[in-house]
Amino acid sequence: GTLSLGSVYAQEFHLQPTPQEYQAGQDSVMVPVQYSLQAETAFRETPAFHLLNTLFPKGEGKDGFPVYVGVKGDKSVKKYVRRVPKQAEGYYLGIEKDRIVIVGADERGAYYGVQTLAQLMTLGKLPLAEVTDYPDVPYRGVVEGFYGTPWSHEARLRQLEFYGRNKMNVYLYGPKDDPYHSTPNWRKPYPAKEASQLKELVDKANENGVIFYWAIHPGQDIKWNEEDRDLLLKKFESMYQLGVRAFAVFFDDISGEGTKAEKQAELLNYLDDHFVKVKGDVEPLVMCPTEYNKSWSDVKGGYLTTLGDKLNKGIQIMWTGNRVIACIDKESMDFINPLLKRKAYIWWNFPVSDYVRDHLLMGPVYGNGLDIKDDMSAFVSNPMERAEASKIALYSVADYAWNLEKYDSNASWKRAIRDLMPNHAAYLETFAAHNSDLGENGHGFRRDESVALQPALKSLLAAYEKNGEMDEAAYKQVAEECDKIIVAADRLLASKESRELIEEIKPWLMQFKLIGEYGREVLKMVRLQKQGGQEFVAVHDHAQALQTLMYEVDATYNQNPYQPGVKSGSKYLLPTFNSLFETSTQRYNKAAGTTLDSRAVYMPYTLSSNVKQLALLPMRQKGKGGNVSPSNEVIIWQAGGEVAVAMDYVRTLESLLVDLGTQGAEKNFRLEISADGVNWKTVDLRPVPGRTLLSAEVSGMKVLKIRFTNVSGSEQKVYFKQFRFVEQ
Ligand SMILES: CCCCCN1[C@H](CC(=O)NC)[C@H](O)[C@H](O)[C@H]1CO
Repeated sequence: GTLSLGSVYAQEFHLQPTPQEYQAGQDSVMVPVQYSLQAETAFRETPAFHLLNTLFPKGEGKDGFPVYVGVKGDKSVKKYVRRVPKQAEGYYLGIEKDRIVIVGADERGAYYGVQTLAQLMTLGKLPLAEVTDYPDVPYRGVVEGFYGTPWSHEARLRQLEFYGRNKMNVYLYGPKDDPYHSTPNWRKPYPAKEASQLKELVDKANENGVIFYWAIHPGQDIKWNEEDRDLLLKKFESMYQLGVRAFAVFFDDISGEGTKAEKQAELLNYLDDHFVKVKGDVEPLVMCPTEYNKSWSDVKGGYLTTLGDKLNKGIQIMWTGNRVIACIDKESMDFINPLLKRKAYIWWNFPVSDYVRDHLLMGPVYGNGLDIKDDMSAFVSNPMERAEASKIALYSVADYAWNLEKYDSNASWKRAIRDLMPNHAAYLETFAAHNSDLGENGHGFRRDESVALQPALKSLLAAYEKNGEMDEAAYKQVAEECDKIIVAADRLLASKESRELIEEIKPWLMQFKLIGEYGREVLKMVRLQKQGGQEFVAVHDHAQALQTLMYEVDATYNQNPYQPGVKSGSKYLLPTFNSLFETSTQRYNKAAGTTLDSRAVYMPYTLSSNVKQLALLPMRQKGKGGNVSPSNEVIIWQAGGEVAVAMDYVRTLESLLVDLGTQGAEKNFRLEISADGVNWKTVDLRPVPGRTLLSAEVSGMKVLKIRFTNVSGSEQKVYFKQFRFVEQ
């Protein structure tokens, strides 16, 4: 019989990604326990069949509920062929009283139809429904292309299942720090263990309808000769033997010979003609150009137009947008597509966080144009090195790339969280809401954070700072949020669900709980300061103890040479609590004549620079010293350009290290120290043998300001790998 679906399903239920067309009546049928397959025999070899076969408790049987499934042209589904969309990977799914029908425009379309059926079956009843669906963007998925610890084998296997469920059809393997993907070992075949793991990934990808691209990153040391060309071909052949049927060549983040467009095009065309076309069962090549974003491109220099003109038409060319880290809009596409003479293959550098490693990017995916579905051949996301945590963003990337016009970033974000931790969704949402911004960074890319609480935080702070007023409504909302934060952190840390995710984000959960507790104490301080009670002191001291614990988490976990530590709630939540802490303590001291320490978070060093790419780099304090957060891009350092660090008051130095990633930098740059900001003393820079590191003899020197200048008289192209000093 037919049962009507309760309204609760109608509201909550949402297919992922959002389908092009979905009509469901109020009627439904019970979920069949067994199905009978009406399909061509060949269908049984496909991923769609293997997935279908897992959906019914009693599997397949001749008396089971009829399921007609196949692709356009199959006899078994001939009757429905007119319903099937013409777009690649499209499908028609019909649920009728006495049958289920799934017809794919192609094999992957049929697979996606089964994925959608799988989602409907979670309703507990099958709505009498029709889904006519297809993807807006042909290639959708993930490029594992970040710096840092590559994903583990297990994490990758889980990712591939996730991509299948979310109708992502591409995974590009290109972890920057895999030595067999990049210099020095790109010429060598993988050792046995890695090879067998890659084979397993390829098989897993095929099961989930995902094209597994293996990417190579040869540009830093490739020689433009037959030997290297043949070595590259041999490497591709060895990957082909492992089952790889899709290949990419990345020329990003390199310098020197390998950056030549003509040579890159020649190599790619050779691979296309002598490998891809010869094999016949390999996907079109994908390449990442050296000029992969507009801010780095020199159109007149002809790099991009050379690729556009010379690269065989079928070869895809990647693009990150107007900058290394940028949202993609119509204007960006209108710039690049004419130059490439094809639709750019978008490599979106989000939620990658390898340049803000102390932050988690758990917020909504927003800012990309909803009007560019016909302008790009692909939309793939470069994720965080934390695989499970990346799934919030990846879920929405899948949603966006499948159906741009219907994409709703906030609704998608909430569904992503529910999908990731169904039994802890509210807690994960509280956490994710306050862990989304990147903090200051060299790319200047920011995200919103604490969106729902921002108005209360702002008005609470404004009222109190301006004239000691108490905005009671805001106070109450912030106090309640602190309680929610503490509970959320505890529930997530103790969660049995999604243990791999919890292990990835544990330090941030610990930090998050401390922030909730700190906020709770600071709110008490504000209340007590206004009442003038003596208890203020005890609460102040507890808040300071929490500051110390927060510093310890930040100084203990996730220590890496780039952005060490654990930042949480860094855009509004913690800064607001710190301002309230400082102001309430200062006011209390004034009224009570006490000298309680009113410093919340301490940053004694200030960076300044007239070198464009350095000016935004954040200063970091680590223990008894500081460093300028390194940048991994090539710095164009103009003659006379300088970078300076000012202290809050005169301090004594122990050591100072500079690393510009090039030999002989000490000849072109000068280091000076000043104890008063007026008189300067040049300090010797000594190269550390065999490295590009320079050490300065500063032990015991009084310093108010440090200055580092390009005195070579000409522009220098260097890296800014380290600028670190330690105090005595
Ligand atoms: C050297 C200047 C920073 C480059 C940063 N890009 C890299 C290259 C890239 O974007 N290729 C398209 C890595 O992929 C990394 O993950 C991502 C963001 O940090």
